[in-house]
Amino acid sequence: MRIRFTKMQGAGNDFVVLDETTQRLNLTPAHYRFLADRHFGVGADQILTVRPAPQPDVDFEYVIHNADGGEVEQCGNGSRCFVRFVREQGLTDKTTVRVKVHGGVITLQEMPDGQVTVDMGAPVFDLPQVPFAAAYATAVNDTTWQLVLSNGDAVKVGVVSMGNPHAVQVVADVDTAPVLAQGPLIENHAAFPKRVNAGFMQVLSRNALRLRVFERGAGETLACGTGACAAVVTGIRWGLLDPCVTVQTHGGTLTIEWQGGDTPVRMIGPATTVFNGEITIPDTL
Ligand SMILES: N[C@H](CCC[C@H](N)C(=O)O)C(=O)O
Repeated sequence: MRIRFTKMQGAGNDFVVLDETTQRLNLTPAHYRFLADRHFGVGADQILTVRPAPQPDVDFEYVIHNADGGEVEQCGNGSRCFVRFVREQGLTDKTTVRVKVHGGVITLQEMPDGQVTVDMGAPVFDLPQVPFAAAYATAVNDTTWQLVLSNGDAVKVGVVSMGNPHAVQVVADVDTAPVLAQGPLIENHAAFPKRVNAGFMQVLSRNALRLRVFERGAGETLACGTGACAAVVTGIRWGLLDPCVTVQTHGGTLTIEWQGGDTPVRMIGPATTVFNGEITIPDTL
């Protein structure tokens, strides 16, 4: 099967974007894994698919698959690339688009300076909706849980869904934090029946933090948009951060704003088209 794609990145989190607005490609998890493969395919953290609006109050549907081939509920950096893609491809001339994702509806706006603002919706702390199985953890207080990892480490995390699940901890220095050791152990911890994205944040001030994320289904990425939202929300709940925070990641800087409660989290950041291409997906995957 020969397919066309666009390679994009948002703060270094990289994507293969597919246009299914006129026809479905009917790809399988193996196909998504091939496209994400950095040696045999194109290479990406996630595969983003654009589909026609499934309901009258949105402009498009946005489908996300991780590099491991699994479909997921939300992708923050990908959403900024989504609006850049649909405008560059002439699929809309709107600068603000509403998009149906598995995790809900999000609103994306391309700004005159090229940055993209995303209304990510409100964070969800209701544990069954994350989902989080509290029986496999110990409550430290009403916003903090202790997880014991299979290597014996005990970590204190905030648990939140941005449409997708996140476990966030504070570390003294992200450069020396055990991201690659603890990341997969947290990702696959029994407390998270759908696995989880593991965030490691270093608080620099009440308005700035550094962040590394070991992503569910992708491993450590250069940036994670929903992870940045989860880290800021967690830091605000823990009394460490003010409502507007600059999040520094290895791949770039995001601005996250949250006024608390059921208010939406607002993310501002870059989106870049790297190249357009074609690739043949082997029939024998
Ligand atoms: N790995 C995530 C999906 C991609 C999220 C990330 N790339 C972002 O920018 O939010 C998950 O399994 O929930």
